[in-house]
Amino acid sequence: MTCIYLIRHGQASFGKDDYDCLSSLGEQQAIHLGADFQRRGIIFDKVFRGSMLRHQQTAKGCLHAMGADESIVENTTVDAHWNEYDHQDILAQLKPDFATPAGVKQYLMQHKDPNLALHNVIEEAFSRWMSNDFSHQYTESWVAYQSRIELALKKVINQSDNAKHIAVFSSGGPIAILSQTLLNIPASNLMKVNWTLVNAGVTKIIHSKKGLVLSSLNDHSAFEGKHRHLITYK
Ligand SMILES: O=C(O)[C@@H](CO)OP(=O)(O)O
Repeated sequence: MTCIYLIRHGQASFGKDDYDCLSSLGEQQAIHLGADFQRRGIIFDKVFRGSMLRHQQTAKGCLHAMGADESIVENTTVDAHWNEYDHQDILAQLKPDFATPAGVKQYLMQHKDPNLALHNVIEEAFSRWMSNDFSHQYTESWVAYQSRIELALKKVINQSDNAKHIAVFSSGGPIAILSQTLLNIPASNLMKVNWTLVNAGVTKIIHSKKGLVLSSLNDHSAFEGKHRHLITYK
């Protein structure tokens, strides 16, 4: 039996020109999660991560804080199959002005409630992407993205080498899509899963002879109580 811990990256740089870099709160989340793993006696015998900077930074902070074995850290498998979709492209296909974070910001500022406006824009942009009606317009279609994430998990399983505890540092989309598939939730509800995922939250999949089971989703107990200030979604 293998436990695969899917770990969402710490808070990145939402609203900045380059989203793909942890904020200082994101760095704290990664360290706090690692310390919590250590407190609970969790030891990873294999590590995978996406190739995005936010995945790398989260893995580094977390593994260091949990005192992970150097050889495990050095042998981390970097696999771009675990990367997030290109949210900027998905937004830009809805409205060309959304091709840059500044364009999105300008649009949101025209609304009384920018958070609600952002929620609505994301819902609309993602349902367009997931409808597959315009798949040729995107740098990666919804169908291609789904297959990539399924393949990412298959590769982890194939390369597990009898590991008991595997960490995978990735993003909200891959975690949501695998949870949605394993729970048989209709794809149309993917965003409902995605919206709830906290930064540095942990989702656990168990792989055994019986197949794959989702054991826990979006565990963020490390951030509850007096650490509540570390909970973020974006
Ligand atoms: O890029 C995004 O829009 C988010 C949403 O899930 O992904 P990430 O988890 O990488 O922040």
